[in-house]
Amino acid sequence: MGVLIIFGSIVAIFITSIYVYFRWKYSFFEKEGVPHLKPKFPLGNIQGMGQEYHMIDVLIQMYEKLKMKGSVVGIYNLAEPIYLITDVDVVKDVLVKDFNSFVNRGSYINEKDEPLTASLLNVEDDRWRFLRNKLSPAFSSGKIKSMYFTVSSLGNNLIGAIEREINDKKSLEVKNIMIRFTVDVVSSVSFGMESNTLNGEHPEMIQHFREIFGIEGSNTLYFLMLFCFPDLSKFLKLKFFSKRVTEYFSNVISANIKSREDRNESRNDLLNMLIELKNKGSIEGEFSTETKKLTLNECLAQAFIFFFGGSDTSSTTISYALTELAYNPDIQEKVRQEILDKTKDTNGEITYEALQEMTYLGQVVDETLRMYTPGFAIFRKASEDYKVSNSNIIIRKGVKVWIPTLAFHYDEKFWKNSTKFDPNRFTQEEIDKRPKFSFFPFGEGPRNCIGMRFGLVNAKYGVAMIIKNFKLTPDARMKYPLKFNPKTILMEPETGFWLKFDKI
Ligand code: HEM
Repeated sequence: MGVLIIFGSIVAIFITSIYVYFRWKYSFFEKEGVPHLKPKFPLGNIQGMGQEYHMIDVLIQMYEKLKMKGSVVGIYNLAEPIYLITDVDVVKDVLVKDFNSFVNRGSYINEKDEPLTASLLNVEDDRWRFLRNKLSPAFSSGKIKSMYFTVSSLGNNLIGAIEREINDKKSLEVKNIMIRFTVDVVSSVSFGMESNTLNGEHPEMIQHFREIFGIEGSNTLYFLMLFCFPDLSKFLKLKFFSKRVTEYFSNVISANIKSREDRNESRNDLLNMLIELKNKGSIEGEFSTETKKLTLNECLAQAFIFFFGGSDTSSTTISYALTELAYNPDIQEKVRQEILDKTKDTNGEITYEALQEMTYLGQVVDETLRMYTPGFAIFRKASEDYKVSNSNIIIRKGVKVWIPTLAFHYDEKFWKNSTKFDPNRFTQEEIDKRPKFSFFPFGEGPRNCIGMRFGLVNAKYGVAMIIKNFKLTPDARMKYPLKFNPKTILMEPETGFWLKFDKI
């Protein structure tokens, strides 16, 4: 009996402490005088996220409810207060003008137990500056042009895989193919592995891809937990990636580094540049005079983040672009005509130069990135108290800031009829009418997406190759407008991407 009372009292004290802790946390914005949404224990303002609603839908709802109340407002992610930006001028201040107060994302990083987490995406302050300086030349226009050879060499595999895999009704789930296309591209340039998944080889690569991105099940809350309580997660030894994924990628990348070093082999790709940084401490075209070398673990983490950051984003963009083109036959035909026109003098080959000249295709990809932004929010953490301009609000040191990119991309203030797919929004004349920071699918400022140009090349090539070879229409399984599947952190429609392919 006595033991039961003691146990009951401990449980009661534990629950009361958690409740008091949340109450205290939930008073943050009230005390700071920041307009905010009233939180509910224990999820704060993210009820339904990952179950009923996708994180994107929740962010858009919050933005729409709060944007009239201030340029910086407050929300609670579980117990954590988060500043939400609702104004384009503050977006610019945080990402560009006052970048030095917001260098870090405050992400989960556990270099000791999970070396792959110590990537450019997660590292902080001087470590980030060092790595960003070292890696930026790897994404110069010249380097991307040489990597284009890998992208275009996979074009025939892409078309071949579609022809083989369409069913008797000529339909196909297109993301399944596009994942394999971008995995083949990115694994080749990032770790020198010819994974050839389009031809059915290395199925384990796709399995790992699906596991990393949690396509197999609900993972939003788990990621939010790591994101919200990085120190507690580290203490509890929670892992961002499973042991299987970590071992697989670490082994593949280190084996390829060793094999190139042993054979003194040099190639025009990202892995080659990482090897140079590991052995010489610098690469051609680098501005920095710092010659500190990268360790093997640092190389593994960067090669992995190029795969992690480059594969799903590009395949998602291509899949949504093709889906919108299937629903918009006139736009599809206009893109096809442009592709035929620009490849007239190259025997139908989509060269790097021809791709650069396809301006309407570029508009289609931009409009896709507006409506279906794979990086649908940008994350930063204040490194000092920061006074928001034209407001009394101080963003407090150590507190996170979320910029809900997709909410800006649907704001009727900048985009009339924002749910309509319309590439004409991206003619130079229309672009000039809008504030610059109303569209930022790759983030902005010194910490924007390092792979932006490479991602755009992949996406444009994938779309061009398919539209040149097939006429697309939506399959009966699709429902428009597309609704995001709440069970994954990725941006996937609930229906998948089922399209019909007619060979031209
Ligand atoms: C359509 C394709 C892509 C999209 C939409 C995209 C989007 C983004 C976004 C929104 C960010 C955060 C930017 C910020 O916080 O301001 C980011 C960061 C990053 N992306 Fe991409 N990305 C794409 C392709 C790629 C590719 C192809 C690579 C590499 C091969 C890549 C590697 C990275 C890395 C390493 C970062 C972290 C940069 C840093 O913290 O310095 N991304 N990306």
